[in-house]
Amino acid sequence: IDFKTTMASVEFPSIFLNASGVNCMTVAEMDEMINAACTGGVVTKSATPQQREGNPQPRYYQLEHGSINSMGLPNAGFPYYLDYVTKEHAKPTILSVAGLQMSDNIELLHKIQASEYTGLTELNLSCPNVIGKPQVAYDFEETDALLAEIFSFYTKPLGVKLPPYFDLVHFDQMAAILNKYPLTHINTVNSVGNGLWIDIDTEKVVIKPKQGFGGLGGAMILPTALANVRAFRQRLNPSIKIIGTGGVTSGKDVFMHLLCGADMVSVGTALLHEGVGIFQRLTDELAAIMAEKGYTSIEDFRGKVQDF
Ligand SMILES: CC(C)(C)CCc1c(C(=O)O)[nH]c(=O)[nH]c1=O
Repeated sequence: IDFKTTMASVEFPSIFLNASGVNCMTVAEMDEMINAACTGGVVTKSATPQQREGNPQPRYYQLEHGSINSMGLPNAGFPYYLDYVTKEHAKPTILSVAGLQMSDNIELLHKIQASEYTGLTELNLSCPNVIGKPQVAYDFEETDALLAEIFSFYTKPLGVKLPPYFDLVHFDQMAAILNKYPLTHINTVNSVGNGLWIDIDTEKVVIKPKQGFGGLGGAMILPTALANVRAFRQRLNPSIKIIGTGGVTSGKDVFMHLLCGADMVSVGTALLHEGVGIFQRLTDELAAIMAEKGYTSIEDFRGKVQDF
């Protein structure tokens, strides 16, 4: 079964990637992703201009059906990741960036534009906005203005990482904005924002930052992830590819993301729990499903989920 795919004329040897933030903080982790079986390449942790320690721990907690995190953008800093992706690797890289303020986003993309890097970049639109306003991706005017400024100078392959949306009108509004720009892809979904979990023995929340509020990942967000992949596939120009992220733990989940129209699939929570061996398992499980159904290529069913 041929799982390679092409995005922005970059050939990925497999459809599988890590979700930014997982298994991608250090050179060792990124090399491990690239060297693992059945991976398409690696997505870096979202890079900020300077190195960051991130939030106090515990900042990640495993739940029965997923995870909750408020990491606080710990990362080695933009130069570290730009240096890594600019080097030669056996598989493609996606450089993820996240400004802590709007000017950071512009500055980071100017630096990438001026650099030797020719691969894909992904702008994390869950980045913070001005105080008192929601994350950029939930501020449609701000998103439009930011993308307009970026594409006034940026000519390299660029995609955006999106949080989940929950209102069909928001899908319409966001897709209308994204369709205005020559994006290579969207990556949907980021964690489901501001969940909360409690340890009833101690009667305390389970993570220290933000009074226990954190982004949800893992199996419990799969229905939200599938809806976002399908909604954007239905609305976006075909030229904008989709990396489906969220809730993938098995070949069945991968199959559902692909039925909704995903071009590639990334794994976060389950990768953290299982390690990079998960990609061989997902490949084998997807291949078994395809064989059982008589599919010989992902093109036989990609985006072909049927209405009831
Ligand atoms: C949530 C932000 C800290 C603004 C961005 C980084 C990020 C984090 C994080 O570093 O806390 N966790 C996620 O699940 N998704 C993200 O995009």
